[in-house]
Amino acid sequence: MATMGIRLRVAVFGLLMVGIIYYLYTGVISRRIATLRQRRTVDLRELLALSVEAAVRGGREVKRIREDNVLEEQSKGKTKEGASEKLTLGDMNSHKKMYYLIKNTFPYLQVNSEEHDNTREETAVWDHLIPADIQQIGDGKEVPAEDVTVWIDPLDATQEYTENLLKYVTTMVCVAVNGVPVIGVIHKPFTEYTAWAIVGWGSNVKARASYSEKSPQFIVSRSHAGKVNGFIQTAFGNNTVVHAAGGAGYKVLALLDPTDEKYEKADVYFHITYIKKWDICAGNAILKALGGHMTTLKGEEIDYSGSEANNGGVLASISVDHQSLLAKVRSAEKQLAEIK
Ligand SMILES: Nc1ncnc2c1ncn2[C@@H]1O[C@H](COP(=O)(O)O)[C@@H](OP(=O)(O)O)[C@H]1O
Ligand SMILES: [Mg+2]
Ligand SMILES: [Mg+2]
Ligand SMILES: [Mg+2]
Repeated sequence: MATMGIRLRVAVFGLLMVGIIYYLYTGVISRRIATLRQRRTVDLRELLALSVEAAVRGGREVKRIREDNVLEEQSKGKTKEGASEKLTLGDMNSHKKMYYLIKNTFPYLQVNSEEHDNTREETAVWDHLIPADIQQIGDGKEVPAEDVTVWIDPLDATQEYTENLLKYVTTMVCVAVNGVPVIGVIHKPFTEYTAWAIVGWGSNVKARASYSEKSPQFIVSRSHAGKVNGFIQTAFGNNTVVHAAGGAGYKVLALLDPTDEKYEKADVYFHITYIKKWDICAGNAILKALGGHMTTLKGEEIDYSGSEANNGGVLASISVDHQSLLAKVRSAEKQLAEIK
């Protein structure tokens, strides 16, 4: 009798435990499902403020490393054209500050940086303060986090950085929603100037008062030019003025009216070799916000989701007829193909 009583108590206790475990387990699972179902959103105005902060903090590292002269220059390999792809401590330190500031604030966002490092920078924390000029654009707007891709260039114009041509150096952040560039930030660490824009909402940089539609001046790469000069002469005439400058961010600023220093006053940014999306996304967003255009040389819009590659070249303009520029590029391509 006594053993029966003990067995019964053990059985009842066992059943009770199974019940408790089942209850807890289903609770946890259902909460997990509920969290997954709940679509996370991010506020674009907050993302703009965070992007500016990231670009500024990265820029401080870029400046400090240059001033302390501790570049620790290395090569990441070669571009398709055989130029050395340089990497310095400025690129890496800036990457850590920028990438982890964004990742620590919004861990679930897709952030694609040119550089990579696995040591998480825990101290990179954002205070969520929105600067007054960004507050002025009005209320925020939520978008689903899964639609967002952030592109970071922790140091654009690394080649020029190593040559001490510091006016070309920028840090950049771009936010694309469903592949469309929406927020662009280009920061100049050595003049402490920041240009930002958010498409359909506002910007702190303007277009110039005038552009030369008749005989546009071009700005092109000084270190990854390829055969760009010959191409421009075929397409736009032998007397076309072509400025060579470093940095994709810098070349977009040279189409606009930035207030920090003198620029080349170019009308068109033209690039024919391979380039990556972190180089061009911020400039694309800023131009788009100001009514300009950035396309491939075939006139396609660039999709800022998926892979980092842009193989189609870059044609960027503002207040100049972009379609007529494209028509001249097409005709030059035909002529050059016939010569070959
Ligand atoms: N052919 C190419 N292959 C790879 N990257 C290129 C490239 N042409 C330009 N870029 C990158 O685009 C940016 C602007 O180049 P440029 O000054 O020649 O116009 C630079 O970015 P980083 O300095 O961030 O690497 C450069 O490395
Ligand atoms: Mg690089
Ligand atoms: Mg770059
Ligand atoms: Mg870079």
